[in-house]
Amino acid sequence: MRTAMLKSIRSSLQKSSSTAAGCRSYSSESAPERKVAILGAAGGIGQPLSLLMKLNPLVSSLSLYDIAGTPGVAADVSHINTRSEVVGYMGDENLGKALEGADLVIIPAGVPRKPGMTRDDLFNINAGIVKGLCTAIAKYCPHALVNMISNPVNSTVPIASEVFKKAGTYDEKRLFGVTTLDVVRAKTFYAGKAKAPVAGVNVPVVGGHAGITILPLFSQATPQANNFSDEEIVALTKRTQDGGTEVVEAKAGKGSATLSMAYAGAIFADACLKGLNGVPDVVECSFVQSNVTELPFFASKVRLGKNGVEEVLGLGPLNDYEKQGLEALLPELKSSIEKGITFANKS
Ligand SMILES: NC(=O)c1ccc[n+]([C@@H]2O[C@H](COP(=O)([O-])OP(=O)(O)OC[C@H]3O[C@@H](n4cnc5c(N)ncnc54)[C@H](O)[C@@H]3O)[C@@H](O)[C@H]2O)c1
Ligand SMILES: O=C(O)C[C@H](O)C(=O)O
Repeated sequence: MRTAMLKSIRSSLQKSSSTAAGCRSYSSESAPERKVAILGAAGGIGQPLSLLMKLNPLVSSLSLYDIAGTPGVAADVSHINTRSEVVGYMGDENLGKALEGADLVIIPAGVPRKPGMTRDDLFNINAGIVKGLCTAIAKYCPHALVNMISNPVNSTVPIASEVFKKAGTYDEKRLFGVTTLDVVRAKTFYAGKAKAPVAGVNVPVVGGHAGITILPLFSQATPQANNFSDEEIVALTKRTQDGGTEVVEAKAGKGSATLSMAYAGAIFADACLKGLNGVPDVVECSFVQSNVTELPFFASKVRLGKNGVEEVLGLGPLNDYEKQGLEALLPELKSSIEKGITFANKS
């Protein structure tokens, strides 16, 4: 039973790594060597994300870093009989070794919300953590793709960009705010309401990753459910925007989304690895440097390739409700971006 389950998980990951239109598919042996580092690997997201990345056949080396607890997580995950070699690193003095040679760095390090808090309330602690980790990335693996999970994403991505600029290593194609969980939620809630099989549902989510800055574009959802009333679309939008808070409240002080986030983080990391490996037509939503609006960073669909971002795709046609949502989110997103930039440059 255990073997059958493992086989099925591995085969679905293997299938998902060769899904893009008629593209090349790799066996774990022929896929290029790829080192993935997870910073914050012993945390609520870090642990299940480490598990999911250990199951990914595109990873040859998995580097697990945290300020505490990584030896146990690494020992545990390393016993799984999949392709990657796993090494755990603990403490600042080992961060360089954890990062050296990394193709992809995933950052879920930092504190999560408690009920009553906004993501911005995490800024004071997480901004410093992210700044320190990005300084090390600039030094030890300046060409790695960076997947930023730590909140507030609307500010931590600009912080990372400024740190990299100061170090002279910034490449806008390589820095991503992970907003995949918003897409995962929008798909789940939409499919549930439409009574459509969720596997075939797609919903772009644009903007940022906090409250009203999360803007799901249900007018572009596929398959299109024509029978939703305006009220139902408003409710679906609000549930997607408040999805994080729904989990924070249900966990009642014990943190925020970890399992669904690990899933979303693994999906996005897998897409980045496929892009690096030259798989065509890999498109995911992400918060990246952008010209789509007047703001310097914005989440939209992004085509991934061998250098990271290959193309930032436009918003497509928006209906009036979505246009209003876009206008409403810009001031908040602008101020979160500026807060990150100011922080990174003042200290
Ligand atoms: N982008 C998203 O969609 C999304 C979704 C969920 C959570 N998050 C965010 O992810 C972050 C982590 O959430 P969590 O639930 O895993 O929290 P957690 O407290 O369970 O884990 C965080 C881990 O980070 C580690 N850490 C702290 N400082 C570090 C440093 N300097 N270097 C390396 N590791 C360090 C901690 O030791 C801990 O193991 C939070 O900021 C949370 O808000 C983002
Ligand atoms: O809501 C949070 O604080 C965590 C995360 O950003 C989420 O969307 O679940």
